[in-house]
Amino acid sequence: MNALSLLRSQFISKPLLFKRALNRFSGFTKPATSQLPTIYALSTPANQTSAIAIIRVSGTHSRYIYNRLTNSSVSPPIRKAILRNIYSPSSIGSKQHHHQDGAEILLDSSLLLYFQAPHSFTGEDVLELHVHGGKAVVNGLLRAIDLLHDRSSGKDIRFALPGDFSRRAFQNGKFDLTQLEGIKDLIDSETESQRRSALSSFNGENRVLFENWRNSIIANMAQLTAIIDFADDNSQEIDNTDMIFHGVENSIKRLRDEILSFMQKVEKSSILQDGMKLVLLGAPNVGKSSLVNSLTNDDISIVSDIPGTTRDSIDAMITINGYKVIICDTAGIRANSADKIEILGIERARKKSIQSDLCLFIVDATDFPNLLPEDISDHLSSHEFEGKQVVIVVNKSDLVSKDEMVKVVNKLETRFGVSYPIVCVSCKTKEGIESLIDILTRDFEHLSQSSADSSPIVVSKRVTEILKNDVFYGLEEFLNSKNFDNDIVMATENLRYASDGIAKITGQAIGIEDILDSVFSKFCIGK
Ligand SMILES: Nc1nc2c(ncn2[C@@H]2O[C@H](COP(=O)(O)OP(=O)(O)OP(=O)(O)O)[C@@H](O)[C@H]2O)c(=O)[nH]1
Repeated sequence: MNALSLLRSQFISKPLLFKRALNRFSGFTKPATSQLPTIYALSTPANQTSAIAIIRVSGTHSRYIYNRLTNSSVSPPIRKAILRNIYSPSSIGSKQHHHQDGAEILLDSSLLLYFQAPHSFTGEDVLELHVHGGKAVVNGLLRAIDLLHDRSSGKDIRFALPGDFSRRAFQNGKFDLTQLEGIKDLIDSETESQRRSALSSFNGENRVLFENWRNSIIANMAQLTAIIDFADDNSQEIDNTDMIFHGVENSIKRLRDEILSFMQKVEKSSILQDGMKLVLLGAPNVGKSSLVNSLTNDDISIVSDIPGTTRDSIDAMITINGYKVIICDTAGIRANSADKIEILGIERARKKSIQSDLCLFIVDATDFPNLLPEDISDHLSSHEFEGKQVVIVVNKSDLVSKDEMVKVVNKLETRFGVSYPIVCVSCKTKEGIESLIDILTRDFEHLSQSSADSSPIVVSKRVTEILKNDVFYGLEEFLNSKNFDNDIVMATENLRYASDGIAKITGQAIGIEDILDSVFSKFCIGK
């Protein structure tokens, strides 16, 4: 086998294998998982009473389960909701499920949905039972399905493990790993921005991008391997070897830059998952805690008119216009406090403000002309604070006239120039709070590089690590081996490393059972 065909067999065949799995259903025979047990689980939250609970069944025996539970022998209609009485299976030995006269027990009257392979989430036959959400109903149904397990007659039916349904979908080529991780993120998302970013993974945008990267690496490897081939074969000479080297080098450089900017965007977007760190700074009694309450409509902070009520930092997770925000209400900064606990709190406030993504600097309009205590001015102009995103909030607008407010704003503009936006609010009347939320939203978009037109990119920690340690590393190593024309085989190895990394990300790589275990164990049961 020459080097090119070896390369083909090692690299080009893997995506094809995967594509084949994806296309398997065009001339559909059986799902790849048809020999595995049929699985079932409650897909809605367990141990809770609800109007409806959904039990999902997936696998070869789904139809059998349908027939036994509905006490019928006809096939279920496909993708059509039907109402059926559900019985505890009659011929199974457990007496407790039958009346003494042997008649089966009616468990519920439920809406049923049947999906035939391959047109289901898992790629297998799937039965969904939309039952009444009482604990006894759900437990009765689960037990009834469990009773149908009978290995001696080949009816292998078991309760699903965490992520089992998604794993089947992966094994049947319905989704790649990045899409399934996207689904998990979608389920876990708490805010609108997290939901949007999860959707982009789920829709397969990342999958297409990763596949393109991998194809590009493989195409470059093929070019280098062609040179190895010709070098082996003395009868043939390649005149344009240099040109090929150059072409490959430029192409890998472009790819490396693209991956780098992708990784940078991922890092920026990760703030959506973690939450923006928003710190409130200001002298005692200016209304910091009141502002937290205005933004959250919640009494998280203690509001009182004794200066210094907030003696330490309080962190709270809130949502502002669809963004997750960790808001930190700090002790008012003042230089000459004698209270030891308060001094500690003040020091922590300084530190927190330096580590924050965004600071709200709150002043009390009624404090004019002494709006800026010296120590706060010093803090804002300190070296540590350089480049920090700040919004100045002038509070208590309800207590001053319009003319007085103009004076306040002028004074602040004279001190800070146009570097920080200034917004006037009243936590009492809520005037100006909407404008403040608009300003914050723009800052959040900027911080996460997300906006209505450009979705943030969120990938799992697993993907981030492989991108950095395998893909980017492999490409860098390739480019660093300056004289790779002296040892093309070694240089090509680095590209193979990068390409294998992408295969691990999407799940195309061979021998990645441990990766699959780790990915799917993070899913919930019933997913
Ligand atoms: N009239 C008016 N009063 C306000 C407004 N915002 C806050 N206050 C009042 O100002 C006082 C101090 O408010 P806080 O929110 O506790 O101030 P703080 O900055 O958190 O105070 P410290 O905990 O001392 O740092 C309270 O009596 C509030 O009711 C406002 O917009 N208008």
